[in-house]
Amino acid sequence: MLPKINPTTTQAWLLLKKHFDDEISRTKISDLFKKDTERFSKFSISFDDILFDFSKNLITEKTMQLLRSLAEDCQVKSAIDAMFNGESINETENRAVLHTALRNFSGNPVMVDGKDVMPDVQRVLQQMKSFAEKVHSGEWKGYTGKKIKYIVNIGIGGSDLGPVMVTEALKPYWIEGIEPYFVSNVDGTHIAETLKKVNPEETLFLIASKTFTTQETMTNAHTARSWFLEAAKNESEIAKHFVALSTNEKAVAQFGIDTANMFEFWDWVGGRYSLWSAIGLSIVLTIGYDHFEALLKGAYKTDEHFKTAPLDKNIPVIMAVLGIWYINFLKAQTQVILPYDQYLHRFAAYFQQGDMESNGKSIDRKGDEVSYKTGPVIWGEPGTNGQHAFYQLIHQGTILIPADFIAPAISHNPIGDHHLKLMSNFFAQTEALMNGKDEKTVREELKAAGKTDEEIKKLTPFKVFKGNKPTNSFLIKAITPETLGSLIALYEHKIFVQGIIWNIFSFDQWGVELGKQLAGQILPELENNEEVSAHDCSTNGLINKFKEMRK
Ligand SMILES: O=P(O)(O)OC[C@H]1O[C@@H](O)[C@@H](O)[C@@H](O)[C@@H]1O
Repeated sequence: MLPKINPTTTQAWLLLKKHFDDEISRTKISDLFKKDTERFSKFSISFDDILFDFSKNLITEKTMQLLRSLAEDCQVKSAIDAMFNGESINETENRAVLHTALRNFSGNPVMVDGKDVMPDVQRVLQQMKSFAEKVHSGEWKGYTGKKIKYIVNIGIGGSDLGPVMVTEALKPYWIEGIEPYFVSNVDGTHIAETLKKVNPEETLFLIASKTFTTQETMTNAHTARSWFLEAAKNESEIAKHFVALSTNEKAVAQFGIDTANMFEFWDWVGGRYSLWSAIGLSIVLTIGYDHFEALLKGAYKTDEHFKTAPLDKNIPVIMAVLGIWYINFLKAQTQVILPYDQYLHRFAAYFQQGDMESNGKSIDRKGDEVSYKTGPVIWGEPGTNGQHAFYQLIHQGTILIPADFIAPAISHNPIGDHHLKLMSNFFAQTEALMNGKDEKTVREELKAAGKTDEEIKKLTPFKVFKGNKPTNSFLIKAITPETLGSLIALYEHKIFVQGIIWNIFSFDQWGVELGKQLAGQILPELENNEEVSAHDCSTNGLINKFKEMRK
């Protein structure tokens, strides 16, 4: 059981409020650097090949002490133990939360309801490994005897975003002769455009769905099946081209996939935490099992760090409490993730689900409405593209946007001075966001540029940057399977800690159900020509106009 503590009733919360009002509201990050030349070493942590620098935050040592007290008051440590020990911490679904068991290399058992889950985890990993080897060697053949070239993962949400993000991030590790594709949207365009790029003889479809009931995935899977059978003619050939990644054996069999071709996972793996499970088969097929294992090992290292590091040296805990500091005490409503690595272009999109589906909640663990802000809006794009798009608002807008900057020291594509140029932007942005540019400097620059006094007066306000914008920097030696695994797990655990402190359940997602339910009711109304009148007049009006437009 998780603690059920309203964070606003803790001593630390009250002290943090007072600390913000009395001290921090008048503090500038740049002044803190001037006062303390040791600030970087105090507020940065090296963890294997990852350097986490959180010194450019609006924090003092006192802030960090109080934030640590908040984590203590909210019993974060015992919550971490409860998760790793397989307690049913996903109370509204009565399930354990054990994505950490999927990457547990300790050799120790992980018990769920009195049973060690590790033998099952290892069995499925072994199954993924030998299957991938057969596909890569050509031992696994399509119905005309050809080797598999195209992998099409059909899944949505957690059964799509992780594999997409990871395969993109690890493109330099792709196995030659394999091309992965991902179909998620029920919009027919997604599957239609994908099927144009592949052929039935050389394509393996992975039907990825924890529940195996998700409308989008089942619809796309049936379309893929029909497309395949048009060419292969014989249903007995399906076994060579369709496999299932699921927890629902019965539904897999009903779909017509031999359960021998099913890669199992379990209800204690949350969809948005499932890339480490059988849902990662598209990753294994794309980069090979050894690289997938390195990804798991990277995550395991983070798990060990998270379990054992004291709270004030614990990176996910620090990431979490900094987020809480901005959201609950400085009124931030969003968090931007900015990878300076083109291969990480889906990283922010991945954590939109990871974070927002986990912590976008307003009912606390007692079942009462919360009186404070919870999960922020997560977004982001790779640098430097974002700089030429939305950084304007981060620098000079009216809302506070804490930013995570992520970059590799070594590029997989060391062409000319591209990487140094990229990195000069990475370093420049966090500096600029912190320091800003004051009026005096702006005036001097304008004067040096030969502007008249009149022009200087007119232009100055627009060119001032207030600065004092908080950032974290993650400098990573290189984006490898292992460092990526570690990085993803850092963010996963950050989300967990925030959920604990906010006293919400981070591992259910009831908020996705209503739309599904209503769409289920509306679908039959779209299938006939009758005028619709059962809804509000906007929904009726839209549906009726839709029908009219299609006549
Ligand atoms: O993997 P399946 O069961 O198809 O679910 C796919 C996705 O469905 C959504 O409604 C959410 O609940 C996600 O958390 C989940 O990842």
